[in-house]
Amino acid sequence: MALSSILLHPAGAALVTLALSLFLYLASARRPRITRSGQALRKPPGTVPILGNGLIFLRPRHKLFDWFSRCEQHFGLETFEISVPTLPPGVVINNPENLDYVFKNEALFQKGDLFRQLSWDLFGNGIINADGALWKAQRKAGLHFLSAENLKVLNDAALPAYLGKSMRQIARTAAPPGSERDSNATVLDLQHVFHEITSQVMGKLAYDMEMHTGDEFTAAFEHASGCTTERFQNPLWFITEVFFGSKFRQSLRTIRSVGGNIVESAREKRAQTAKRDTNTADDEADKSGSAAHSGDAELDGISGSLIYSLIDTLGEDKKLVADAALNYLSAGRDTVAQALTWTMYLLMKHESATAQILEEITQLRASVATDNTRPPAPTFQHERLTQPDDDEGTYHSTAELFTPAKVPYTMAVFYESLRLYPPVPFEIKQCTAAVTLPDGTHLPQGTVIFWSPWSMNRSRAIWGPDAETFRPERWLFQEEADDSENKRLVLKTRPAAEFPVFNGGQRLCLGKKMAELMAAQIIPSLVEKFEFVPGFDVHGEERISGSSLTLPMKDGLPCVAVLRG
Ligand code: HEM
Repeated sequence: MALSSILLHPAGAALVTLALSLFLYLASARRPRITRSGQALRKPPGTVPILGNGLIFLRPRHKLFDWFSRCEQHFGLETFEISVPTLPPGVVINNPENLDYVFKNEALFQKGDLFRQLSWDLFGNGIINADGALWKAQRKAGLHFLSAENLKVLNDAALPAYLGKSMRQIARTAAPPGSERDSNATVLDLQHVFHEITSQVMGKLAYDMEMHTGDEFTAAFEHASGCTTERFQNPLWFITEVFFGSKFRQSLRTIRSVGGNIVESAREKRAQTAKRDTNTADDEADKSGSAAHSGDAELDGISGSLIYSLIDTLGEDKKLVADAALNYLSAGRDTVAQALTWTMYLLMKHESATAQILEEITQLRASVATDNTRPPAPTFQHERLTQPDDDEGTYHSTAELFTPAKVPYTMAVFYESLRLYPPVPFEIKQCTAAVTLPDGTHLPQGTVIFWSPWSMNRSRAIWGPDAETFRPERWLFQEEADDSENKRLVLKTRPAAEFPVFNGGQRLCLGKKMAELMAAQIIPSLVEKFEFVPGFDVHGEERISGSSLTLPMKDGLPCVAVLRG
């Protein structure tokens, strides 16, 4: 009988899994053990002999997160051991002291062979997968791409342009005030809207190319990301993919081909620019085409800066440059779109928070209007929103107005959403040498360390008894202003090891600032202009995440946009 027919039969598949697990179990019996005070670590309730926690890992992803949370409730901050057939021995850490130690000892805790092996087909040698010199080089190129000057152009030109475009599209189908229950009202998917904005921003700034959420490449990338995640959950992935992985393989081919094209096209544009520059040495800013107005010129001036920087740093290896470039899509485009989606979801569930954002905007606009030293910021106009794409000026005012420091309440909402729905919900590192954690847990070389921002962010031991409640105020405090008459709201920061949403240590997320700028501009702009009426039962079951390395909302975020009166 062919192996495929054995695996397709449930009893056959179970038998093969059992045989493989038994083999691995016996092979692992002689390995050095994970201990604390000379004793084996506790294991989660429901751990079974040989298969360990393997069956739990086969559950849908959102159920796996819940399981991590339940384990955290059971063990508190105690480090515990988990085992999954085919994976090296592993521990789960929830204690911020341990995580701080991991963040501060990059050389001891690396991505490692396990992570690299499972995500190799998607990430190759890109920054998410790389350790050592290759990682350092890509980080340097990324720092250049995310420089203060580039972020200013992102804030002042790119975001107003792409957000403006999306807002006009929403406005065209938005219902007039009071008509949201009309059965003809157009239902839109806000996740799609955010993904479109971040695709365009990243496409232009990072790669100097048009990128849209509905294109073939994006669909391929999403599929491949889902399949890569499943590898982390399914110990038999290398067998099942032989039979069921044809779409995955096709997606990877599409991704590689687009990656190659990005590099090729960047090289060609550079060559053309160099030629043009020698002919007309006077126009340094006009690198990739004509610019109609100053915002466009600024944008054109930095577009493609990631890919150019990667080519400069990594040299001629086209595959390596393409891998490095595409890692930024998962890191930068998807995370931000998802974070904004969960934020709007929580705002739909908590109307009082939406009202407070509106109040913050009103006060901000009033303070600008009474400040005689500066011209009043123009307000949005409905007529402009519903006109065709003439984005000149309409949104530029918000770029200056809606910055993280000026909208602390909005940022608190964003941070509270990141806490409850971290876009990277699950992390893995592997020990390069035997090591003892601050809580005394001894880990042999090769041990896998798991931590789940999802469960740590919901830990009562870290966040108090209301850890599972949406409460943006936990992020705010009143700071005395210079004249001591006024107090202003300021956002609290938390140590990375307590709030590991952006990772920490030397591998702290490079795009944190970019994400914050985007949130500070996008959330108030949308909330000020539209009311979003949920196209789902807000009091019903919680929305869940789809299968991915990050945290997309399954089936998107359906809603009806209503113009505010
Ligand atoms: C809300 C949005 C974001 C969140 C929650 C987030 C979170 C994270 C996390 C958890 C990591 C560590 C992942 C790992 O262990 O491999 C990471 C790494 C990284 N992020 Fe972000 N990120 C966000 C936005 C961005 C943006 C906008 C960019 C850039 C365009 C970006 C670029 C990167 C890069 C390059 C790394 C790898 C850093 C390194 O390994 O040295 N991220 N991010």
